[in-house]
Amino acid sequence: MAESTEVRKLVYLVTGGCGFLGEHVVRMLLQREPRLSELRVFDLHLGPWLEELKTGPVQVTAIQGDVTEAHEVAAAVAGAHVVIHAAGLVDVFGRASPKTIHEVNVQGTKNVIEACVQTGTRFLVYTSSMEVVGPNIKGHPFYRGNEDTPYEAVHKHPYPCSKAQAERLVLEANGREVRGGLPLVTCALRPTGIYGEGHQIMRDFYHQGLRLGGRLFRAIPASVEHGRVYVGNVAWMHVLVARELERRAALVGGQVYFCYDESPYKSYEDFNMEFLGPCGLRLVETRLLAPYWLLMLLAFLNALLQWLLRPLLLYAPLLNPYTLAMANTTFTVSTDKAQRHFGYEPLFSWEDSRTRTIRWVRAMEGSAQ
Ligand SMILES: NC(=O)c1ccc[n+]([C@@H]2O[C@H](COP(=O)([O-])OP(=O)(O)OC[C@H]3O[C@@H](n4cnc5c(N)ncnc54)[C@H](O)[C@@H]3O)[C@@H](O)[C@H]2O)c1
Ligand SMILES: CC(C)CCC[C@@H](C)[C@H]1CC[C@H]2[C@@H]3[C@H](O)C=C4C[C@@H](O)CC[C@]4(C)[C@H]3CC[C@]12C
Repeated sequence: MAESTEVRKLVYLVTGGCGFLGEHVVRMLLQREPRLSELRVFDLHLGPWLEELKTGPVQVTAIQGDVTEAHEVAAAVAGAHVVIHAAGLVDVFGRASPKTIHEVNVQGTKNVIEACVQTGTRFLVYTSSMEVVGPNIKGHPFYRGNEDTPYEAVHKHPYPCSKAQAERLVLEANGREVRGGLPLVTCALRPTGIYGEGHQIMRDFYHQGLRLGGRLFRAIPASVEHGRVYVGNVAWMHVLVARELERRAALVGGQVYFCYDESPYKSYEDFNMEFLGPCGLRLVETRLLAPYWLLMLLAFLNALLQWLLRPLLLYAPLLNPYTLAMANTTFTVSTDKAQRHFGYEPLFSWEDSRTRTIRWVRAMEGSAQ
């Protein structure tokens, strides 16, 4: 818990605070931000776990609200010193319409920026995504690149398009005058694929493996590297950069940072097996059974079925042409920008991150062990 010697005077707002990443940010702030007096957790759907946080020294205020509603956002932001904007519609499976994705991710972010300007909140951290950069639609590899690596960022899919637009809005807002006359200081963090306790897609793969008799079938060549980062370290980066936005405004304001830690470079599936393997699943090599052209065909078939069935039901499997392209394109980062700019070091080693994630998978109902 936070040291009690520091004066508690800061009010933080976390949008999307009940999501996978948001919950970790909320818990991390309570543990590691000693100057916190009030923590506002804003989300469309509030989690029951918030109740247990209300007994500590920090006032935890749960706000059920929608980022697309400007007045709700303004009311939540008023009086906050720092906003961590992690709310977003994370959808690469075609569950939501492009319009809804745009409304939540772009209009929602505009609302957050305008609320900061109108109410006088000076510090804004935006949870962006690696997808603002890539993989691009041409499938170009991004091999251990950093924030300055040239890459042709071309987006078509609604989700990366929305994240790219929202990130640009946040960065352009850096320096805008907020109520009271002081400048707004903003930055954006770009996680790669986040994993850890609460990761829904890991849960889906685990249950799929159980249904298939403890097996998962390799679909992607092991040579394709996919960047992953532990949720606790992503949360820690948010807490640290939020703290440093005031002290190092000139350096950090208007900047983007990839989120990174010591997680190894591996293919998406091999990486998942780091956790699912010790929980009783095995990855079966199927290069002969499932060549890439077949996967592509299945992915397009899924997309066609989704379109045909849309009037009747929502068909949104994990495999579609976009997710296949993502999984099949090398995208990994290698950078120390966050360390140089605001002293970030991962809080959790790879061993810790792995152990914590395995413990969480094991605790899931119906463990294969
Ligand atoms: N999961 C990843 O691998 C990953 C990687 C890079 C970036 N991100 C970004 O991190 C952020 C959090 O992602 P996550 O994985 O925790 O997703 P998540 O879906 O678990 O969390 C998002 C939260 O936002 C809330 N939300 C959605 N629409 C809202 C609205 N209209 N108003 C208020 N709240 C709303 C949801 O209820 C949810 O609690 C997102 O902005 C996402 O783009 C995620
Ligand atoms: C070919 C199939 C068998 C495997 C499909 C895997 C697929 C569902 C995975 C692969 C890569 C994953 C994305 C990646 O980790 C990064 C992000 C960025 C983030 O902003 C949102 C989540 C997302 C898109 C992951 C979603 C699941 C993906 C596509």
